[in-house]
Amino acid sequence: MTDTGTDPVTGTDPVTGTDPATDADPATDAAPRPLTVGGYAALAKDRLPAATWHYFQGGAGTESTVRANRAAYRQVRLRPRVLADVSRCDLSTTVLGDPIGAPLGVAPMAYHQLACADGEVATVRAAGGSGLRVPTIVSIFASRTFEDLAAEATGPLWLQLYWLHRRDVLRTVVRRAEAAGFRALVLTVDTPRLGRRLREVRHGFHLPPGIAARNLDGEVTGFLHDRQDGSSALARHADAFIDPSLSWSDLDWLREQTRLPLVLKGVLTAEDAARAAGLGIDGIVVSNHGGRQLDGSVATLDALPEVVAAVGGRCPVFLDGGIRHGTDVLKALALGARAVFVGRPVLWGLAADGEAGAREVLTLLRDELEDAMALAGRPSLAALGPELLARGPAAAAPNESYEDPDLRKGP
Ligand SMILES: Cc1cc2nc3c(=O)[nH]c(=O)nc-3n(C[C@H](O)[C@H](O)[C@H](O)COP(=O)(O)O)c2cc1C
Ligand SMILES: O=C(O)C(=O)c1ccccc1
Repeated sequence: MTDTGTDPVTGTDPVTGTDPATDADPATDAAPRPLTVGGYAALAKDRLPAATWHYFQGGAGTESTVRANRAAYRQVRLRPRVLADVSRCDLSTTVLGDPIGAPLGVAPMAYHQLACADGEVATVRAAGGSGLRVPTIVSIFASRTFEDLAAEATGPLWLQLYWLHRRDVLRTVVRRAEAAGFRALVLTVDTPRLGRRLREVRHGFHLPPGIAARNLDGEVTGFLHDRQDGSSALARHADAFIDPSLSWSDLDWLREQTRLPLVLKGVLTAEDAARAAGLGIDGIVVSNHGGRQLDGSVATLDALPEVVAAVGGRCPVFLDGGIRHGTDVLKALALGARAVFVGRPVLWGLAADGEAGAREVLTLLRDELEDAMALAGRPSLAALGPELLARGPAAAAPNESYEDPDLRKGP
Protein backbone atom coordinates (compact mmCIF):
# COMPACT_ATOMS: atom_id res chain seq x y z
CA MET A 1 0.00 0.00 0.00
CA THR A 2 1.39 3.42 -0.87
CA ASP A 3 1.94 5.86 1.97
CA THR A 4 -0.71 8.51 1.67
CA GLY A 5 0.11 10.19 4.96
CA THR A 6 -1.99 8.11 7.26
CA ASP A 7 -2.95 9.92 10.45
CA PRO A 8 -0.78 8.33 13.16
CA VAL A 9 -3.45 8.71 15.81
CA THR A 10 -6.61 7.56 14.09
CA GLY A 11 -5.01 5.33 11.48
CA THR A 12 -7.34 6.91 8.96
CA ASP A 13 -6.15 8.14 5.61
CA PRO A 14 -6.95 11.87 5.70
CA VAL A 15 -7.65 12.00 1.97
CA THR A 16 -9.79 8.93 1.34
CA GLY A 17 -11.05 8.46 4.87
CA THR A 18 -10.15 4.79 4.62
CA ASP A 19 -8.59 2.79 7.40
CA PRO A 20 -5.63 0.75 6.15
CA ALA A 21 -6.24 -1.83 8.86
CA THR A 22 -9.63 -2.77 7.54
CA ASP A 23 -10.46 -1.16 4.24
CA ALA A 24 -9.84 -2.47 0.76
CA ASP A 25 -6.62 -1.51 -0.94
CA PRO A 26 -7.76 0.66 -3.85
CA ALA A 27 -4.89 -0.62 -6.01
CA THR A 28 -5.97 -4.26 -5.94
CA ASP A 29 -9.45 -4.02 -4.44
CA ALA A 30 -8.47 -6.97 -2.26
CA ALA A 31 -9.13 -6.45 1.43
CA PRO A 32 -5.80 -6.56 3.26
CA ARG A 33 -5.66 -8.86 6.23
CA PRO A 34 -6.62 -6.91 9.35
CA LEU A 35 -3.68 -5.97 11.54
CA THR A 36 -5.63 -6.16 14.78
CA VAL A 37 -8.44 -8.18 16.27
CA GLY A 38 -10.69 -5.12 16.01
CA GLY A 39 -10.23 -5.18 12.25
CA TYR A 40 -12.03 -8.53 12.15
CA ALA A 41 -14.99 -6.96 13.94
CA ALA A 42 -15.36 -4.49 11.10
CA LEU A 43 -15.27 -7.29 8.50
CA ALA A 44 -17.74 -9.39 10.48
CA LYS A 45 -20.16 -6.51 10.84
CA ASP A 46 -20.17 -6.07 7.06
CA ARG A 47 -20.83 -9.73 6.42
CA LEU A 48 -23.40 -10.68 9.05
CA PRO A 49 -27.13 -10.01 9.10
CA ALA A 50 -27.78 -7.14 11.51
CA ALA A 51 -29.70 -9.29 14.00
CA THR A 52 -26.85 -11.80 14.24
CA TRP A 53 -24.25 -9.07 14.65
CA HIS A 54 -26.24 -7.55 17.50
CA TYR A 55 -26.75 -10.97 19.11
CA PHE A 56 -22.97 -11.46 19.10
CA GLN A 57 -22.05 -7.98 20.26
CA GLY A 58 -24.79 -7.32 22.71
CA GLY A 59 -24.48 -7.16 26.46
CA ALA A 60 -27.12 -6.88 29.14
CA GLY A 61 -28.91 -3.62 29.93
CA THR A 62 -26.79 -0.54 29.39
CA GLU A 63 -23.78 -2.68 28.43
CA SER A 64 -21.77 -1.02 31.20
CA THR A 65 -20.06 -4.30 32.02
CA VAL A 66 -19.14 -4.90 28.37
CA ARG A 67 -17.33 -1.57 28.46
CA ALA A 68 -15.89 -2.10 31.94
CA ASN A 69 -14.18 -5.29 30.77
CA ARG A 70 -12.25 -3.29 28.18
CA ALA A 71 -11.66 -0.23 30.35
CA ALA A 72 -10.02 -2.35 33.06
CA TYR A 73 -7.12 -3.21 30.72
CA ARG A 74 -6.58 0.45 29.96
CA GLN A 75 -6.23 1.25 33.65
CA VAL A 76 -3.29 -1.07 34.07
CA ARG A 77 0.13 -0.10 32.69
CA LEU A 78 3.14 -2.30 32.12
CA ARG A 79 6.52 -2.02 33.90
CA PRO A 80 9.00 -3.47 31.40
CA ARG A 81 12.36 -4.83 32.51
CA VAL A 82 15.41 -4.55 30.24
CA LEU A 83 18.59 -6.53 29.50
CA ALA A 84 16.66 -9.75 30.03
CA ASP A 85 17.80 -11.89 27.05
CA VAL A 86 14.55 -12.31 25.20
CA SER A 87 16.03 -14.17 22.24
CA ARG A 88 13.59 -16.98 23.00
CA CYS A 89 10.08 -16.53 24.36
CA ASP A 90 8.26 -19.62 25.53
CA LEU A 91 4.47 -19.40 25.39
CA SER A 92 3.75 -23.07 25.92
CA THR A 93 2.07 -24.23 29.12
CA THR A 94 -0.34 -26.86 30.38
CA VAL A 95 -4.01 -26.68 31.28
CA LEU A 96 -5.67 -29.40 33.35
CA GLY A 97 -2.76 -31.65 32.48
CA ASP A 98 -2.72 -31.08 28.73
CA PRO A 99 0.09 -29.27 26.91
CA ILE A 100 -0.99 -26.20 24.90
CA GLY A 101 0.95 -23.87 22.61
CA ALA A 102 -0.12 -20.57 24.15
CA PRO A 103 -2.03 -19.52 27.28
CA LEU A 104 -5.24 -18.84 25.36
CA GLY A 105 -8.37 -20.66 24.36
CA VAL A 106 -11.81 -20.25 22.83
CA ALA A 107 -14.64 -19.35 25.24
CA PRO A 108 -17.88 -21.30 24.88
CA MET A 109 -20.34 -19.64 22.54
CA ALA A 110 -23.61 -21.04 21.23
CA TYR A 111 -24.23 -21.76 17.53
CA HIS A 112 -21.02 -20.97 15.63
CA GLN A 113 -22.91 -21.76 12.42
CA LEU A 114 -24.42 -18.30 12.80
CA ALA A 115 -20.94 -17.04 11.89
CA CYS A 116 -19.87 -19.53 9.21
CA ALA A 117 -21.20 -22.67 7.53
CA ASP A 118 -18.75 -25.12 9.12
CA GLY A 119 -19.53 -23.73 12.56
CA GLU A 120 -17.59 -25.22 15.47
CA VAL A 121 -15.68 -27.57 13.14
CA ALA A 122 -13.94 -24.50 11.69
CA THR A 123 -13.28 -23.23 15.22
CA VAL A 124 -11.65 -26.40 16.53
CA ARG A 125 -9.52 -26.72 13.39
CA ALA A 126 -8.36 -23.15 13.89
CA ALA A 127 -7.61 -23.64 17.59
CA GLY A 128 -5.66 -26.82 16.90
CA GLY A 129 -3.62 -25.18 14.15
CA SER A 130 0.12 -25.02 13.90
CA GLY A 131 1.83 -23.26 16.76
CA LEU A 132 -1.45 -22.84 18.62
CA ARG A 133 -2.90 -26.10 19.92
CA VAL A 134 -5.15 -24.23 22.30
CA PRO A 135 -8.31 -25.47 24.05
CA THR A 136 -11.83 -24.89 22.79
CA ILE A 137 -14.69 -24.83 25.26
CA VAL A 138 -17.61 -26.20 23.25
CA SER A 139 -21.03 -24.81 24.22
CA ILE A 140 -23.79 -27.27 25.10
CA PHE A 141 -25.65 -25.23 22.45
CA ALA A 142 -23.06 -26.04 19.76
CA SER A 143 -24.39 -26.37 16.22
CA ARG A 144 -22.09 -29.31 15.30
CA THR A 145 -21.93 -32.68 17.03
CA PHE A 146 -19.29 -33.58 19.60
CA GLU A 147 -18.22 -36.47 17.38
CA ASP A 148 -17.68 -34.19 14.37
CA LEU A 149 -15.61 -31.86 16.53
CA ALA A 150 -13.55 -34.61 18.13
CA ALA A 151 -12.69 -35.94 14.66
CA GLU A 152 -11.18 -32.58 13.66
CA ALA A 153 -9.71 -31.22 16.88
CA THR A 154 -5.99 -31.34 17.66
CA GLY A 155 -6.22 -29.11 20.73
CA PRO A 156 -8.12 -30.11 23.90
CA LEU A 157 -11.92 -29.93 23.87
CA TRP A 158 -13.81 -29.01 27.02
CA LEU A 159 -17.62 -29.16 27.23
CA GLN A 160 -19.56 -26.23 28.66
CA LEU A 161 -22.81 -27.13 30.45
CA TYR A 162 -25.85 -25.25 31.54
CA TRP A 163 -27.80 -26.82 34.39
CA LEU A 164 -30.74 -28.21 32.41
CA HIS A 165 -34.08 -29.07 34.02
CA ARG A 166 -33.74 -32.37 32.17
CA ARG A 167 -31.07 -34.06 34.27
CA ASP A 168 -31.33 -37.15 32.03
CA VAL A 169 -30.37 -35.04 28.99
CA LEU A 170 -27.47 -33.53 30.92
CA ARG A 171 -26.22 -37.00 31.86
CA THR A 172 -26.42 -38.21 28.24
CA VAL A 173 -24.57 -35.16 26.97
CA VAL A 174 -21.78 -35.64 29.51
CA ARG A 175 -21.40 -39.31 28.61
CA ARG A 176 -21.29 -38.55 24.89
CA ALA A 177 -18.65 -35.88 25.31
CA GLU A 178 -16.59 -38.13 27.54
CA ALA A 179 -16.79 -40.95 24.98
CA ALA A 180 -15.74 -38.54 22.22
CA GLY A 181 -12.58 -37.68 24.17
CA PHE A 182 -13.47 -34.32 25.72
CA ARG A 183 -11.03 -33.42 28.49
CA ALA A 184 -13.05 -31.35 30.97
CA LEU A 185 -16.51 -30.07 31.90
CA VAL A 186 -17.15 -26.36 32.39
CA LEU A 187 -20.36 -25.60 34.28
CA THR A 188 -21.59 -22.07 33.65
CA VAL A 189 -22.90 -20.69 36.94
CA ASP A 190 -23.75 -17.09 36.02
CA THR A 191 -26.86 -17.89 34.01
CA PRO A 192 -29.81 -18.97 36.19
CA ARG A 193 -31.73 -16.86 33.68
CA LEU A 194 -30.59 -14.79 30.73
CA GLY A 195 -29.56 -11.15 31.18
CA ARG A 196 -31.75 -8.51 29.53
CA ARG A 197 -30.13 -8.16 26.15
CA LEU A 198 -31.88 -5.27 24.53
CA ARG A 199 -30.30 -5.60 21.10
CA GLU A 200 -31.74 -9.07 20.62
CA VAL A 201 -35.24 -7.85 21.32
CA ARG A 202 -34.86 -4.76 19.17
CA HIS A 203 -33.56 -6.74 16.20
CA GLY A 204 -35.90 -9.74 16.65
CA PHE A 205 -33.02 -12.19 16.78
CA HIS A 206 -34.00 -15.80 16.22
CA LEU A 207 -32.21 -18.85 14.87
CA PRO A 208 -32.37 -19.29 11.11
CA PRO A 209 -33.74 -22.60 9.87
CA GLY A 210 -31.09 -25.30 9.66
CA ILE A 211 -29.14 -24.18 12.73
CA ALA A 212 -29.85 -26.08 15.93
CA ALA A 213 -28.26 -27.46 19.08
CA ARG A 214 -27.13 -30.72 17.48
CA ASN A 215 -26.09 -32.38 20.71
CA LEU A 216 -29.48 -31.93 22.29
CA ASP A 217 -31.39 -33.84 19.60
CA GLY A 218 -34.20 -31.37 19.29
CA GLU A 219 -34.77 -31.52 23.05
CA VAL A 220 -34.38 -27.85 23.62
CA THR A 221 -34.15 -25.83 20.45
CA GLY A 222 -37.49 -25.85 18.64
CA PHE A 223 -39.04 -22.53 19.44
CA LEU A 224 -35.86 -20.53 19.24
CA HIS A 225 -36.75 -20.37 15.57
CA ASP A 226 -39.99 -18.52 16.30
CA ARG A 227 -39.98 -14.82 16.07
CA GLN A 228 -42.21 -13.08 18.58
CA ASP A 229 -41.83 -9.36 18.68
CA GLY A 230 -41.37 -7.72 22.04
CA SER A 231 -39.50 -10.48 23.83
CA SER A 232 -36.21 -12.25 23.38
CA ALA A 233 -36.54 -15.67 21.75
CA LEU A 234 -33.27 -16.58 23.43
CA ALA A 235 -34.47 -15.60 26.89
CA ARG A 236 -37.57 -17.78 26.46
CA HIS A 237 -35.36 -20.61 25.28
CA ALA A 238 -33.13 -20.25 28.32
CA ASP A 239 -36.05 -19.99 30.76
CA ALA A 240 -37.56 -23.18 29.41
CA PHE A 241 -34.42 -25.27 29.67
CA ILE A 242 -32.06 -23.83 32.26
CA ASP A 243 -32.87 -24.80 35.84
CA PRO A 244 -32.36 -21.75 38.09
CA SER A 245 -32.43 -23.84 41.27
CA LEU A 246 -28.75 -24.85 40.77
CA SER A 247 -26.89 -24.60 44.06
CA TRP A 248 -23.65 -25.83 45.64
CA SER A 249 -25.15 -29.12 46.73
CA ASP A 250 -25.93 -30.07 43.11
CA LEU A 251 -22.26 -30.19 42.19
CA ASP A 252 -21.95 -33.61 43.82
CA TRP A 253 -24.44 -35.05 41.33
CA LEU A 254 -22.37 -33.78 38.42
CA ARG A 255 -19.16 -35.17 39.88
CA GLU A 256 -20.80 -38.57 40.22
CA GLN A 257 -21.58 -38.63 36.49
CA THR A 258 -18.01 -38.31 35.30
CA ARG A 259 -14.32 -38.59 36.04
CA LEU A 260 -13.54 -35.49 33.96
CA PRO A 261 -12.18 -32.40 35.75
CA LEU A 262 -14.94 -29.92 36.63
CA VAL A 263 -14.44 -26.19 36.08
CA LEU A 264 -16.88 -23.45 37.21
CA LYS A 265 -17.36 -20.54 34.80
CA GLY A 266 -18.77 -17.23 35.95
CA VAL A 267 -17.21 -16.70 39.39
CA LEU A 268 -16.45 -13.06 40.29
CA THR A 269 -15.88 -13.00 44.05
CA ALA A 270 -13.42 -14.27 46.64
CA GLU A 271 -16.31 -15.78 48.62
CA ASP A 272 -17.49 -18.05 45.82
CA ALA A 273 -13.95 -18.85 44.70
CA ALA A 274 -12.94 -19.95 48.20
CA ARG A 275 -16.03 -22.14 48.47
CA ALA A 276 -15.39 -23.74 45.08
CA ALA A 277 -11.75 -24.42 45.86
CA GLY A 278 -12.77 -25.88 49.23
CA LEU A 279 -15.06 -28.32 47.42
CA GLY A 280 -12.18 -29.51 45.25
CA ILE A 281 -13.30 -27.85 42.00
CA ASP A 282 -10.61 -28.34 39.34
CA GLY A 283 -10.63 -24.84 37.85
CA ILE A 284 -12.42 -21.49 37.90
CA VAL A 285 -13.14 -19.16 34.99
CA VAL A 286 -13.44 -15.57 36.20
CA SER A 287 -16.13 -14.36 33.82
CA ASN A 288 -19.11 -12.03 33.61
CA HIS A 289 -20.25 -13.73 30.40
CA GLY A 290 -18.82 -10.93 28.29
CA GLY A 291 -21.15 -8.44 30.03
CA ARG A 292 -24.21 -10.38 28.84
CA GLN A 293 -25.58 -11.32 32.25
CA LEU A 294 -25.63 -8.92 35.25
CA ASP A 295 -25.21 -5.41 33.89
CA GLY A 296 -23.07 -3.45 36.31
CA SER A 297 -21.08 -6.44 37.51
CA VAL A 298 -17.38 -6.00 38.06
CA ALA A 299 -14.88 -6.16 35.20
CA THR A 300 -13.17 -9.53 35.06
CA LEU A 301 -9.63 -8.12 35.24
CA ASP A 302 -10.64 -6.27 38.43
CA ALA A 303 -12.17 -9.41 39.98
CA LEU A 304 -9.19 -11.60 39.14
CA PRO A 305 -6.84 -10.69 42.02
CA GLU A 306 -9.35 -11.46 44.78
CA VAL A 307 -10.25 -14.78 43.16
CA VAL A 308 -6.59 -15.76 42.76
CA ALA A 309 -5.91 -14.86 46.39
CA ALA A 310 -8.93 -16.78 47.68
CA VAL A 311 -8.07 -19.90 45.68
CA GLY A 312 -4.51 -19.81 47.00
CA GLY A 313 -3.14 -22.13 44.34
CA ARG A 314 -5.64 -24.93 44.99
CA CYS A 315 -6.78 -24.91 41.34
CA PRO A 316 -5.99 -22.94 38.18
CA VAL A 317 -7.83 -19.68 37.65
CA PHE A 318 -8.78 -18.66 34.10
CA LEU A 319 -10.35 -15.43 32.85
CA ASP A 320 -12.46 -14.27 29.93
CA GLY A 321 -13.99 -10.95 28.87
CA GLY A 322 -12.64 -8.19 26.68
CA ILE A 323 -9.41 -9.84 25.57
CA ARG A 324 -8.59 -8.03 22.31
CA HIS A 325 -4.78 -7.56 22.37
CA GLY A 326 -1.71 -9.54 23.36
CA THR A 327 -1.05 -7.02 26.13
CA ASP A 328 -4.49 -7.81 27.60
CA VAL A 329 -3.45 -11.45 27.86
CA LEU A 330 -0.17 -10.43 29.47
CA LYS A 331 -1.95 -8.30 32.09
CA ALA A 332 -4.32 -11.13 33.04
CA LEU A 333 -1.45 -13.61 33.31
CA ALA A 334 0.49 -11.16 35.47
CA LEU A 335 -2.48 -11.06 37.87
CA GLY A 336 -2.48 -14.82 38.18
CA ALA A 337 -4.59 -16.24 35.34
CA ARG A 338 -3.24 -19.54 34.06
CA ALA A 339 -4.73 -18.86 30.62
CA VAL A 340 -7.42 -16.64 29.13
CA PHE A 341 -10.38 -17.39 26.90
CA VAL A 342 -11.48 -15.33 23.93
CA GLY A 343 -15.14 -14.95 22.98
CA ARG A 344 -16.49 -12.56 20.36
CA PRO A 345 -13.21 -12.13 18.42
CA VAL A 346 -13.37 -15.79 17.39
CA LEU A 347 -16.87 -15.25 15.99
CA TRP A 348 -15.59 -12.18 14.12
CA GLY A 349 -12.81 -14.28 12.58
CA LEU A 350 -15.26 -17.01 11.61
CA ALA A 351 -17.63 -14.49 10.04
CA ALA A 352 -14.79 -12.73 8.20
CA ASP A 353 -13.17 -15.84 6.73
CA GLY A 354 -14.26 -19.10 8.36
CA GLU A 355 -11.53 -21.34 9.74
CA ALA A 356 -8.75 -19.11 8.34
CA GLY A 357 -10.25 -16.03 9.96
CA ALA A 358 -10.57 -17.70 13.36
CA ARG A 359 -7.00 -18.96 13.07
CA GLU A 360 -5.76 -15.47 12.18
CA VAL A 361 -7.49 -13.97 15.21
CA LEU A 362 -5.98 -16.51 17.59
CA THR A 363 -2.56 -16.29 15.92
CA LEU A 364 -2.63 -12.50 16.12
CA LEU A 365 -3.26 -12.67 19.87
CA ARG A 366 -0.50 -15.27 20.26
CA ASP A 367 1.98 -13.20 18.24
CA GLU A 368 1.08 -9.97 20.04
CA LEU A 369 1.54 -11.74 23.36
CA GLU A 370 4.98 -12.93 22.30
CA ASP A 371 5.95 -9.40 21.24
CA ALA A 372 4.72 -8.03 24.55
CA MET A 373 6.63 -10.64 26.57
CA ALA A 374 9.85 -9.83 24.70
CA LEU A 375 9.43 -6.08 25.03
CA ALA A 376 8.51 -6.39 28.71
CA GLY A 377 11.63 -8.44 29.36
CA ARG A 378 9.58 -11.48 30.44
CA PRO A 379 10.49 -14.33 28.06
CA SER A 380 8.76 -17.03 30.07
CA LEU A 381 5.28 -17.37 31.52
CA ALA A 382 6.72 -18.47 34.84
CA ALA A 383 8.33 -15.03 35.24
CA LEU A 384 5.01 -13.19 35.15
CA GLY A 385 3.68 -11.61 38.31
CA PRO A 386 1.98 -8.48 39.63
CA GLU A 387 5.28 -6.55 39.70
CA LEU A 388 4.84 -6.29 35.91
CA LEU A 389 1.89 -3.94 36.47
CA ALA A 390 1.35 -0.39 37.62
CA ARG A 391 -2.10 0.96 38.33
CA GLY A 392 -2.59 4.48 37.17
CA PRO A 393 -5.09 6.84 35.70
CA ALA A 394 -6.85 5.43 32.66
CA ALA A 395 -4.56 5.31 29.68
CA ALA A 396 -4.99 7.81 26.91
CA ALA A 397 -7.85 7.00 24.56
CA PRO A 398 -6.94 4.06 22.38
CA ASN A 399 -6.25 4.32 18.73
CA GLU A 400 -9.90 4.55 17.84
CA SER A 401 -9.77 3.01 14.40
CA TYR A 402 -8.31 -0.18 15.79
CA GLU A 403 -10.96 -0.66 18.47
CA ASP A 404 -14.28 -2.28 17.83
CA PRO A 405 -16.48 0.80 17.47
CA ASP A 406 -19.63 -1.13 18.22
CA LEU A 407 -18.54 -1.97 21.73
CA ARG A 408 -18.32 1.70 22.56
CA LYS A 409 -21.84 2.51 21.44
CA GLY A 410 -25.00 2.04 23.42
CA PRO A 411 -27.38 -0.74 22.41
C1 LIG B 1 -22.65 -14.96 20.97
C2 LIG B 1 -22.23 -15.46 22.32
C3 LIG B 1 -22.72 -16.67 22.78
C4 LIG B 1 -22.32 -17.16 24.02
N1 LIG B 1 -22.77 -18.38 24.40
C5 LIG B 1 -22.34 -18.89 25.58
C6 LIG B 1 -22.70 -20.21 25.95
O1 LIG B 1 -23.39 -20.93 25.24
N2 LIG B 1 -22.25 -20.65 27.16
C7 LIG B 1 -21.45 -19.89 27.98
O2 LIG B 1 -21.06 -20.34 29.06
N3 LIG B 1 -21.07 -18.65 27.63
C8 LIG B 1 -21.49 -18.14 26.45
N4 LIG B 1 -21.06 -16.89 26.07
C9 LIG B 1 -20.11 -16.14 26.93
C10 LIG B 1 -18.64 -16.45 26.55
O3 LIG B 1 -18.29 -17.76 26.91
C11 LIG B 1 -17.63 -15.54 27.24
O4 LIG B 1 -17.86 -15.54 28.63
C12 LIG B 1 -17.62 -14.08 26.74
O5 LIG B 1 -18.01 -13.99 25.40
C13 LIG B 1 -16.21 -13.52 26.91
O6 LIG B 1 -16.15 -12.18 26.59
P1 LIG B 1 -15.62 -11.58 25.18
O7 LIG B 1 -16.67 -11.91 24.17
O8 LIG B 1 -15.52 -10.13 25.48
O9 LIG B 1 -14.28 -12.21 24.86
C14 LIG B 1 -21.44 -16.40 24.83
C15 LIG B 1 -20.96 -15.17 24.36
C16 LIG B 1 -21.33 -14.71 23.12
C17 LIG B 1 -20.76 -13.40 22.64
O1 LIG C 1 -24.91 -17.66 26.88
C1 LIG C 1 -25.18 -16.84 26.05
O2 LIG C 1 -24.65 -15.71 26.05
C2 LIG C 1 -26.09 -17.17 25.02
O3 LIG C 1 -26.10 -16.43 24.09
C3 LIG C 1 -26.98 -18.35 25.13
C4 LIG C 1 -27.19 -19.12 24.00
C5 LIG C 1 -28.05 -20.22 24.06
C6 LIG C 1 -28.69 -20.53 25.24
C7 LIG C 1 -28.47 -19.78 26.36
C8 LIG C 1 -27.61 -18.68 26.31
